[in-house]
Amino acid sequence: MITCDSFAEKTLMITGGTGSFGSTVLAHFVGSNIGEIRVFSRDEKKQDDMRHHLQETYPEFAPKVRFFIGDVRDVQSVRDAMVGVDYVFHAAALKQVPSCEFFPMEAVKTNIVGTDNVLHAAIDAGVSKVVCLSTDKAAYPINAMGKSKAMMESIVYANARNGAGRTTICCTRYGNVMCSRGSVIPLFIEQIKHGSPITITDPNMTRFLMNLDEAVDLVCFAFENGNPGDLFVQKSDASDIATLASAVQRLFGDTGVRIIGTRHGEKLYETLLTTEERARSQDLGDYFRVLPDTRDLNYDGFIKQGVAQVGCAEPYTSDNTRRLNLDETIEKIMTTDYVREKLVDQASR
Ligand SMILES: O=c1ccn([C@@H]2O[C@H](COP(=O)(O)OP(=O)(O)O[C@H]3O[C@H](CO)[C@@H](O)[C@H](O)[C@H]3O)[C@@H](O)[C@H]2O)c(=O)[nH]1
Repeated sequence: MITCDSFAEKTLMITGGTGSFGSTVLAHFVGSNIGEIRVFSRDEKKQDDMRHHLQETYPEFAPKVRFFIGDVRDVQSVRDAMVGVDYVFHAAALKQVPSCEFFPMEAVKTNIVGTDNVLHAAIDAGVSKVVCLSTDKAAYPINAMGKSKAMMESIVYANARNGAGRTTICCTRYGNVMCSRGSVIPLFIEQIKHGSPITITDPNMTRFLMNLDEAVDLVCFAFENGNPGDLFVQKSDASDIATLASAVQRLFGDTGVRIIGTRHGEKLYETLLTTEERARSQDLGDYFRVLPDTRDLNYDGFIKQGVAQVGCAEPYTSDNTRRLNLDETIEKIMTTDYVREKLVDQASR
């Protein structure tokens, strides 16, 4: 449960609120003294499911949650939902790498234009804080999803300047959220359940591994500590795919492995902080804060004074962070409700 007093009697809007992140945020706020949570999303079926789940599971909390059908692409629907909102967690995004690769304009519309819509609406409605969710794929992007998220981050920083003084806008960037919809661990478990070999792209590929609670903690940390234009990253461990696959097999059974090769737009490793960002970051223990570039468009003074050294730091990547071994990877994936529930299901079959 979130105990942060800043939420007392306030209204929080979550864009893309029916996804895994939104559901976890709701669970964190159950029993808190938040005033209202607005779940803003496109899919009425997912909203209906979430509404029923809330009514069954948390009947006392359910009346605090209101559902708004809309689309971040449609600025009027965002504006209508934003009236009276104090804080926004902007999670709505197209985030699957292959689908964005095949339909890049859809990523432009949701991730880039949609973010601009949300931020303008928030500034105009006098929202006091907005935390935007980005991904490691936005750092040195090579695929359409990452490129659209990199542009999203630029839009965040531009709007952070515009909103400064009234609306604090900051950003978080995180790695792979284990067991999020469409991701590899649920896929491996499903393949094992059907007796099929699990499909591995490249055994040496590495990914930062986070669970949903860590993702929510990062956003809450940014909420508590963010100044306009800050970027927050959580220090995370990584696994290579061979170890991740062995961990899932150790828990669910070994049906063999099939190597399928790298998919469209995939990287061997991901970057949470580029060289340039790390050079202007603060180490806050469990987190890094990357400070915004506060210069304006008049570079004269800067050029006369000389340029700060930016190329000397190492980037922070899934290749150079702490690498989990097999037992640690098993322990890590066991922190997810999804894996624990699937193990119970398997045991009862
Ligand atoms: O059949 C498969 C599918 C994936 N992988 C590998 O598993 C890792 C993770 O894959 P996946 O769970 O699909 O995640 P990514 O492609 O890294 O990116 C996902 O994770 C990001 C961070 O959570 C999200 O932003 C993106 O939605 C989502 O595509 C990658 O190295 C893949 O190459 C396999 O080995 N076999």
